[in-house]
Amino acid sequence: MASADPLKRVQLHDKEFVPFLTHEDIHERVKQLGQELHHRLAGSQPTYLVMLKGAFVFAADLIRHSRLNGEVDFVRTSSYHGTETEGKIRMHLAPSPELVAGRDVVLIEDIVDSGYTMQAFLPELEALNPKSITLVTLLHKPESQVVPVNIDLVGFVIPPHFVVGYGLDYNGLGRQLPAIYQLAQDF
Ligand SMILES: O=P(O)(O)OC[C@H]1O[C@H](OP(=O)(O)OP(=O)(O)O)[C@H](O)[C@@H]1O
Ligand code: HPA
Repeated sequence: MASADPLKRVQLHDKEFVPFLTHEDIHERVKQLGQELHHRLAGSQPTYLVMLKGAFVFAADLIRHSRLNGEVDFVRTSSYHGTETEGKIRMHLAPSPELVAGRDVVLIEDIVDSGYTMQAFLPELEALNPKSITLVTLLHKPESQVVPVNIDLVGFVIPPHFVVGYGLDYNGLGRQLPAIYQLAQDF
């Protein structure tokens, strides 16, 4: 069982996580990101492309704060087993070509960590001929990044510790937590 109390530690499977970003911190920053998107894409009807599963919570809040009259589509890739990436990306659900071609695409990620997911996915998205791509990620771990990625908007630059909550999981658990927690044993 996971506790949702932002002041308490959380146990998920075999690992313990400690509070890192409160729901209030996240809410405030997501609101700012939404406003920034609104300014950047004023007058456009973008396609919000949500990277499942991790970005679904962030995307729901970001899209509402951006107040743009766009359409929503979903992509699903996976790479992580436990707290480690294999470096190999599997595509489970591809974007709808008609929602990408000629459109301003807002690609919504929960985290850029090694960069492997975006390195693999961005060329596939570009091949569908979008008018523009704006990559927004809630979290970025520059110290963990192995390959370069052009990110347009970042919510929080964070240290290289494994995190869960607000959509992010550890082996499937923790996505429902309203706050973000870091792996306790990383300290
Ligand atoms: O920069 P990277 O090291 O590639 O890591 C980032 C990716 O890893 C996570 O997805 P994951 O593959 O775990 O799937 P999930 O979103 O379904 O949890 C996360 O949601 C990002 O998409
Ligand atoms: O720190 C992380 N937590 C959860 N999922 C992730 N996918 C990449 N990095 C992470």
